[in-house]
Amino acid sequence: MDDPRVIFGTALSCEALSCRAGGRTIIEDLSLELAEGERVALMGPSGSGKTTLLTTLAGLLPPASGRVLVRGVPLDERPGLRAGLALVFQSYGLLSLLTAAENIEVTLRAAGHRPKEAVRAAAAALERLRVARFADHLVEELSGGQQQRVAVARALALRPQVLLADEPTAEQDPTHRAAVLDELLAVTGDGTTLVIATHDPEVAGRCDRVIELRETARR
Ligand SMILES: Nc1ncnc2c1ncn2[C@@H]1O[C@H](COP(=O)(O)OP(=O)(O)OP(=O)(O)O)[C@@H](O)[C@H]1O
Repeated sequence: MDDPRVIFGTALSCEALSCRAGGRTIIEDLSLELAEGERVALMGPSGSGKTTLLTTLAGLLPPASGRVLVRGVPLDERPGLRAGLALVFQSYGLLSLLTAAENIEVTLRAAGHRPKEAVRAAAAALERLRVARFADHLVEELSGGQQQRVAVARALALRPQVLLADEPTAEQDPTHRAAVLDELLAVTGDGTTLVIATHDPEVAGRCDRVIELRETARR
């Protein structure tokens, strides 16, 4: 008989991670294991280091000490592993003079997608995030909430193994907040690991686990 258990391996982990910014230690000696398909809420007061941690886990900010591992392989030894990680930036990180669709298409092209496939995937992602009607609008013409949904759509279109999202519902009205959250949570069904930094207890309530960062005495 088949074993009915589903075994989830570790998708992303960090060991004895410390992060510094502005000459101060923000994260100190943090070890974590995030399983495939797991939904994790990252909480903590403003300034506790959520953005710093997500940026480090995404491989965009080198740790002061310790290391980040993708499926057990240190990221600093194989930087190509970053391709499996996507980050939704708190400030969106969109190119304001490109259209919503172009923002996603250029990201997908840079990740190696063929042009037609990039166009198709960008349109599908914008549809899922309810911003399809703004596909041909310049990002600078969109509201903050619309821009945030384009940023989420871009990350989803990459179909990453690990999706790190920094307060991805902060600018959304209740209807769109639910839609964004549903789309983010849905990716875990395919084994994608989801980490959401949030101040919203309802968002955290839909995750499997909450990791709480505390402000510690800083050097
Ligand atoms: N580039 C930087 N230079 C100086 N200080 C920084 C820098 N980046 C972050 N910090 C500081 O690090 C601390 C953690 O910031 P971070 O943005 O990671 O917190 P956060 O938990 O995401 O906050 P919020 O909930 O307000 O988004 C803050 O005190 C912040 O001022």
